[in-house]
Amino acid sequence: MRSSAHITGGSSMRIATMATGGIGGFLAVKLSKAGHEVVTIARGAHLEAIRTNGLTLRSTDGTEVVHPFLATDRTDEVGEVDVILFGVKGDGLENAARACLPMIGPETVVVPFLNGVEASDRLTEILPERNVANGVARVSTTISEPGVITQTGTFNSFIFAERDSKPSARIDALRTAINEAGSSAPETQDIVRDLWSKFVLFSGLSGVTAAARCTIGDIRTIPELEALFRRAVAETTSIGRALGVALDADIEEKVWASMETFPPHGRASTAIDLEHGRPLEIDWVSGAASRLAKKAGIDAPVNAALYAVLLPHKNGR
Ligand SMILES: NC(=O)C1=CN([C@@H]2O[C@H](COP(=O)(O)OP(=O)(O)OC[C@H]3O[C@@H](n4cnc5c(N)ncnc54)[C@H](OP(=O)(O)O)[C@@H]3O)[C@@H](O)[C@H]2O)C=CC1
Ligand SMILES: CC(C)(CO)C(=O)C(=O)O
Repeated sequence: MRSSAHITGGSSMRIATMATGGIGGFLAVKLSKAGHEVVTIARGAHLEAIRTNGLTLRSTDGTEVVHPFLATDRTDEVGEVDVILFGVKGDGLENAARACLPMIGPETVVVPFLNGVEASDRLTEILPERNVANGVARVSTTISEPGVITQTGTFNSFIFAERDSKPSARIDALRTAINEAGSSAPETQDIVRDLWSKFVLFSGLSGVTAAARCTIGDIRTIPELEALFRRAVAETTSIGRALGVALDADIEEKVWASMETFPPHGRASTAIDLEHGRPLEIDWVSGAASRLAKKAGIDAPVNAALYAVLLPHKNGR
């Protein structure tokens, strides 16, 4: 096992997925297939299934199975890696970040893909700032059974950059790896704007589909739900602007237009988690919008109300 890491663009990289759920599992399959040395961090029945049967990705393109270089819950046996693809649910960030420490060398880059706008800052509370990047995922994937990741829809793009959005060799190398693996990692000039652009959409989508137990189709066709969604989106846009984020002038129209690109039966992961009695990421979405509104000195009553009605279900059943 290699113990030091050097990124050379276009060559094989040593990549860990912390952890190997919808996001990490999808990328682990793609990057393993492309010849990278992928270490999948997982636990419980999911880890056992990956060890026994490999990691499976089911999508509209068919089924792909890979046997990762190493599948483990022991990050202290991994050694240093070039990249950590960081995808856990919001409440698990701190524990998972601490578990990353033994895999981090001077040049390792940790790329978070959590929903919300605070993951990168939270990581810097635990990991050295020079090792932390920032990122946003546009994909729809889930662990459908232990060892199996299922992708719904065909869109998949992963936008990431250094925290200050400046170009770097390690980010370029990862972008090349993901693009060559058949996924998509477009360049960005402003990762904070990208994060907030998704957050503006997601605050409406997550809050409304979960609180109203409804689908995207319902938001598109029931005027009262459309109005609620648009008010959440408008509030989050104002919060971002008040905090200095350079959101596009027509972001609200773009967000509404993007609702057409989702299948009508679609819902945010928050609504699906609610239905299954799983913990909700609301502290990092509607809750974050309300919290950041206070910081920005503006009112966000719709996000606050969406957060409040979901709070009793926050810890799942
Ligand atoms: N999946 C998607 O399509 C998208 C997801 N996102 C965001 O990305 C983030 C990750 O989502 P997703 O990948 O779907 O989440 P998942 O719940 O599918 O995967 C997270 C995995 O991490 C495991 N895990 C958490 N902490 C640890 C740990 N310390 N050690 C080992 N394993 C650990 C969990 O295990 P266990 O179940 O045992 O807790 C679970 O298997 C979320 O913020 C989500 O909102 C954003 C865009 C799209
Ligand atoms: C809306 C979607 C699928 C977009 O990537 C998402 O992020 C989620 O539901 O968690």
